[in-house]
Order: sequence, then C-alpha cells, then structure tokens
Amino acid sequence: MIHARGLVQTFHTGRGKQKTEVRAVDGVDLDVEEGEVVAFLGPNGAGKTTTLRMLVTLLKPTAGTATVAGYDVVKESAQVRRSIGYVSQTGGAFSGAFAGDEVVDHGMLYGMSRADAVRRGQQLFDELQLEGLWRRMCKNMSGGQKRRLDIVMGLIHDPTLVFLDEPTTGLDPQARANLWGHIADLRRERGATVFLTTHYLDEADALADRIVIIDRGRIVASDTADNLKTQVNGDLVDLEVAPGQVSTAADKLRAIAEHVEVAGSHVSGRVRRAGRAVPALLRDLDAAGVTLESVEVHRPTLDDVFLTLTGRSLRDAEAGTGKPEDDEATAAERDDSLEGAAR
Ligand SMILES: Nc1ncnc2c1ncn2[C@@H]1O[C@H](COP(=O)(O)OP(=O)(O)OP(=O)(O)O)[C@@H](O)[C@H]1O
Repeated sequence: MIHARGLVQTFHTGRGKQKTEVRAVDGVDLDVEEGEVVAFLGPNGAGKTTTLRMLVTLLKPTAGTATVAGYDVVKESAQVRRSIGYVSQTGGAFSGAFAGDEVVDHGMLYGMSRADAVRRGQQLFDELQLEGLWRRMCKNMSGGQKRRLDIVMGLIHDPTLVFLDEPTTGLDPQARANLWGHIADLRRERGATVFLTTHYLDEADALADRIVIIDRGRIVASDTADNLKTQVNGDLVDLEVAPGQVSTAADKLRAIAEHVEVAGSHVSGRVRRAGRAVPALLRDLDAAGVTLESVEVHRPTLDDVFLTLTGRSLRDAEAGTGKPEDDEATAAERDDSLEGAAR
C-alpha cells in the first residue's frame, strides 16, 4: 500500500550567511502492507509530518521515490489523492461555514453525491460524538470538536488508506479513547490501512500492529511493540530504602543489575528476568540489614526502547501539543530543549 525508498526532504532556512540546510527527512525506506495499522513515532522535529506530507503528495521529495496505493507520489499525485484520506496536524475547517456544509462539500470534492455525503457525514458525526453540531459554525467549535471534525472530513469518502497526523493531539482522554475505537473499527470492519503519526507511546502501543520509529530524519526501528521491547536490556527494578542505607542497597543491586542509579531514597537498575532475580536480591538485602520501603519492577516501555536506540528520552516530546505547519523556529527550539533535557 505504501512503499518508499530513500525519501529525502531538505529545507533551506535563513538568508546570506545565516542560510542553513535542514535535512528533515534523510533517506527513509518504508513498506506498509494492506490492512496494517502502523504508528510512526518520534520526538518533535524528527521528520514525521514531513514524511507524511511527501506521501500524501503535499510536498515533493528532494530525492527518493514512493508509491501510495500503487501510484507514484510525484507522477500520479492526483490518483494518490483520490485513493487516500488525510487528516493533517493543523486541520482545515476553521471557517464561518456550518460544520455539516464543510463536510458535505468535502465529500462532493471526492465525487460523492450530496445525499451520500450528508448520510455518511451524519453517521460519522454520531460515531465521533459530534451529535447536534451539524449546524454549528466551525469557528465556534471547541478545539476537541474541531479535531474530530477534521477526522470526519478525512474519512467522509470511506478511504481504505488513511493518513492521520497526530490524530488525538488536543483531545480529552474520553474523546481519545473513542477515536482509538474508531481507528480500530476502520481496520476491523473495512480492512482499511492506517498510517498515523503520534507522540503518544500508549497510543502506538494500543493501536498499531507495527511501530516505525524515526529520529532526526532516519528510521531507527520498525517492529511490533513487543519485539521492540525485547530489545531493551531487562526490566527496571526500583528499590526504596530507609535513609542511610542507599549505598549498601546500591552495592547489592550492582551485583545483579546494569546501569544502577541512585535518586534520593530510590535505587534502580536494569535486571534480566527480574521475576527470577528479585527474590534472591530481597534475601540479600535483608541479610545486609537493609530496610525496604518498597520494591517495584517495571517491564520495558517504548520510551525505554527509544532511549536504548538513540540515547535520548522520548518522554519530553509526549507533552508536545503539536505546532503550526512551517513553524521552523518552534520545532528547532523544541529540538534543542529535548536534547537539553535528555543530557
Ligand atoms: N517548511 C519548513 N521549513 C524549514 N524547516 C522545516 C519545515 N518543515 C519542517 N521543518 C524542519 O524539519 C524538521 C522535521 O519537522 P517535522 O515537522 O517533519 O517533524 P515532526 O516529527 O513531525 O515533529 P512534530 O512532532 O513536532 O510535528 C524539523 O527540524 C523542522 O524544523
């Protein structure tokens, strides 16, 4: 359904001596098969949106090739556009028009009859909890309602290949869960292929058959969430101990763990197969007279995967709320703060 080879996108910013080249996407290969739900995960500024915009024909690749639904994104862009649904990060419908009219116009752009567009649009309004808002002006809708309206517009013509750019950013937890259900239905009921970008690790984990991780314009991993997690070196064991016993506990943990760290009264480290190692550790600590306040064992998360692969944390990026398209300064600043925080 989606096949990309060596996709590159460079942007030029600044003037004169300040002129710099940003290699936003730096040789991306991608294969998404029919019926797959693939999450494209990465921190702010990693190149997710730029890759997506090349695939949906809004941006011509600087180098490389891609076919989407069997059509070349450069030579057959009209056919690509007809074959897909696309929900951009910023959305489109913010006008003084009625929400329902925007949706119907959008459906008719794709060749639907007015009656079909009204019927399908009203059905999607119900499914995405926009009941009663058909005759509300778009500009008077809340942020979450606008986001759901964007999604109605992306799905109005029943595409079997859907690109969603951070679909749940700005939605409250209930609306997010509802949209997850809807995305799962798209595949289950209609066999749709879904390619979505996200900062949310739990979203990628819950929804996707496969997770593709991008960092600094390059793909650093592509696998199921489970397989990715097995790449991380063991489970995290976190001990909380009584004051004055931190260094003894750290010594004991070091005997079986890697990357042992101390923070306040907590001592943590990575242990292979913690379920087997922890009972002996507890006996050891007891024998050394260490009083334990608590013990926690955490299975690896996708954040750990990202950290293992890149040496940096994804967690800061999770708090991101998206950025306006073409806002280079914002993305560049976020890049800096992400790296700063991870150091
Ligand atoms: N129009 C543009 N002009 C200049 N630089 C750009 C432009 N669009 C994106 N960039 C830069 O390209 C890099 C990748 O941006 P992109 O928006 O693809 O990242 P992203 O992974 O989607 O990030 P986010 O999660 O914040 O949306 C960033 O460094 C960004 O500043």
